[in-house]
Amino acid sequence: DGLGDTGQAIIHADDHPENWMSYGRTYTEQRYSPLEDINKSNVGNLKLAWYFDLDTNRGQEGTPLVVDGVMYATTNWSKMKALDAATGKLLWQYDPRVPGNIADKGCCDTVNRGAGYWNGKVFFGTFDGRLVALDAKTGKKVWEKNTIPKEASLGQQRSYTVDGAVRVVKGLVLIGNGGSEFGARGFVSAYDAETGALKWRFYTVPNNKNQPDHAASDEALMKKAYKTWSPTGAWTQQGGGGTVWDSIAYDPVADLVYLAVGNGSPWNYKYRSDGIGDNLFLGSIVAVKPETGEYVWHFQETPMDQWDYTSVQQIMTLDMPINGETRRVIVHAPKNGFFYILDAKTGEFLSGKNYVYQNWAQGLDPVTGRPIYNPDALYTLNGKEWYGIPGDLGGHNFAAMAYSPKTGLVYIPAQQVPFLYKNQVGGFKAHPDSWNLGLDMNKAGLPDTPEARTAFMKDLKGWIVAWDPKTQKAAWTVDHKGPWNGGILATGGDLLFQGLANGEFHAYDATNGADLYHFDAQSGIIAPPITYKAHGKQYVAVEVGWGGIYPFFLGGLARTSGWTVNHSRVVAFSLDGKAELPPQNDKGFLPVKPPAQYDTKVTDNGYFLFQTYCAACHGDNAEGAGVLPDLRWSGSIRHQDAFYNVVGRGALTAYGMDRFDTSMKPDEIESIRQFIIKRANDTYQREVDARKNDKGIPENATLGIAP
Ligand SMILES: O=C(O)c1cc(C(=O)O)c2c(n1)C(=O)C(=O)c1cc(C(=O)O)[nH]c1-2
Ligand SMILES: [Ca+2]
Repeated sequence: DGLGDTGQAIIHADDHPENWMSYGRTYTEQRYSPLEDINKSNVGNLKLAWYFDLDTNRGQEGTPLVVDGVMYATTNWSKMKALDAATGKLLWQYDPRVPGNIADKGCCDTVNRGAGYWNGKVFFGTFDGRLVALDAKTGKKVWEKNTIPKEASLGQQRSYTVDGAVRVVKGLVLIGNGGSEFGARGFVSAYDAETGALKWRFYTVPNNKNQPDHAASDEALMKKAYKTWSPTGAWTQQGGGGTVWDSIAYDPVADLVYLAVGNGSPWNYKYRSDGIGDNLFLGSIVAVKPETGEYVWHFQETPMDQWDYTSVQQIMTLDMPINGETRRVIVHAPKNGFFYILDAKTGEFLSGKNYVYQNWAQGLDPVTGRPIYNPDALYTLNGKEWYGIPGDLGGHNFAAMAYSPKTGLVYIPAQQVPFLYKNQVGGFKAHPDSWNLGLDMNKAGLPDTPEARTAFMKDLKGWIVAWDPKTQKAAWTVDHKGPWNGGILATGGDLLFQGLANGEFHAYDATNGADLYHFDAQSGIIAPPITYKAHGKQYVAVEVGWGGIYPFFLGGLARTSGWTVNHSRVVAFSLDGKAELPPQNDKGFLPVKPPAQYDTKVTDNGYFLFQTYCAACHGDNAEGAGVLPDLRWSGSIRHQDAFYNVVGRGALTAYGMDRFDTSMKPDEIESIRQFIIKRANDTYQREVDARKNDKGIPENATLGIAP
């Protein structure tokens, strides 16, 4: 059937449960392992077996693979580490040398979600758009391809980055990309695993002139998709979006590949498409044939997207009884907050129900599954502000969900992070080198008043929902301190494992959510755990490392689960582990008294420019969240020249800080410095007071929240 030895091994993973050979373990992406040596009765004795410190203290989102006792972990900055899965000893490593100045060409930290394995080779994408194939034994490069063709980037106009995990199906390596916040036209490419030859490419949104791209998508785009877009909207310049930056899945039963398609570019539907049409294939699952990329069916979850409601979240397949017969279904929990059940072969909508609180739709049409919009939510059409729940980070983001066939429950790392949507004033205007959403960036952040902060913090939530797809209801939930927790692993030992934003790694009872174990991993965890065996012993492992878009963009507000200082590493647990983490400095970036003077005439413009160019990485309103340096306490804000050398001339490009002299004039960059000095003065005493406790670590309660 063309699946090859590795494909068969991935499908029949239960025959060799010591391995974890594909992103979601099997093609079903259920993240369920039958291993049960570690189980409900003994998990309380779990111990750290080993740890491996990473050389990138930024967000770690990778799912490591384990094949024949070797762990292949990708890390931030697209690096690959091959470790002895029993000891954590480094066997080899590969650094593709991604240039530092492109960190700001992607929206959400220079993360990487994982590798693919096929026939003795490992494959992974790099943030600058390459696909690399390495010999799994030696780490030597076999081939490398640039996955972003010239015509897709239109010179500098569009921005593509790759951080998703690759999947390998029938000897083809599948890879997508990100960039819809900047201007991108999404596509997925399939490369021959042996030779690196491009086999097919599928664009997810139309060609702006409705011309053929000589790609697998031509017919579907020209016949079905183009007519769902206005021919004159801003998408014709900004690409339209639809990036497939996270999930691509294959179902061997339906023999289809599913592409999980993202949000529109620009976000603003009125500007993007003149407020006309559903804009296919945004916010959709598109099914294609694995060998050719030929279109088979699509299901659109969010027509007229204007909320960054990507449907890129993990696509899972399973067998489920429906009206007395067993059906092969896709279950999906995209950002928009609804849990969808679709027929895996035909895409038929079977049912949908919201798995989190949401305020943008009155529900789904029971026959078509189309959302019934709350008219107030259509802010680009009605011109009003909209406080959306879910917001742009979704009811569920990249943190993978899991399914246990023993309990029949889907475990979703759910969250609530509202977002205030408002149209860009005066029509769509693109800023080079920044997010281009068609939104008012003065409103994309939060005013620093106790009332606003308190109200918003109350709305920030994170939890596990154990979702019963048979009843489309939550069976139970486990509340966390805040959003942005890690993905979930389910095991035959009736356990769930999850790392949390507060740096704790937990084991829960898969039947009722009882908390059975936790370990202090010292830094926030956003990655999903895996389990495997080495020399006959079961291990559970996870990448530790705080980052991704939540702390980058929300800054100080992202301290919802408490203070975390990033120390990135891979940690592995066993029942007889004997390792111990070294003590770490938990204090992080300490407040330093800022210069007393600043020019109040330019700080408003400085705020606008900061929110436009800087906030996405350095935090809303110039407050850091423990990943990148907190600019308020930075030495470089003390002198105009020093600041310009970094921001204008690129003194720190090697560390991921691009130069901005092509997008801003020197006096604009100086107004940003004045604004940061103002913010440092406004918040200095508050931050000092927050540390007046035994540990000297900031407490939530004193971070500008009303008493
Ligand atoms: O539209 C896109 O192209 C795109 C790309 C990415 C990405 O590549 O990581 C994210 C998003 N969107 C996004 O909307 C989002 O919430 C998000 C979170 C993260 C992350 O890794 O923390 N990436 C992305
Ligand atoms: Ca997006």
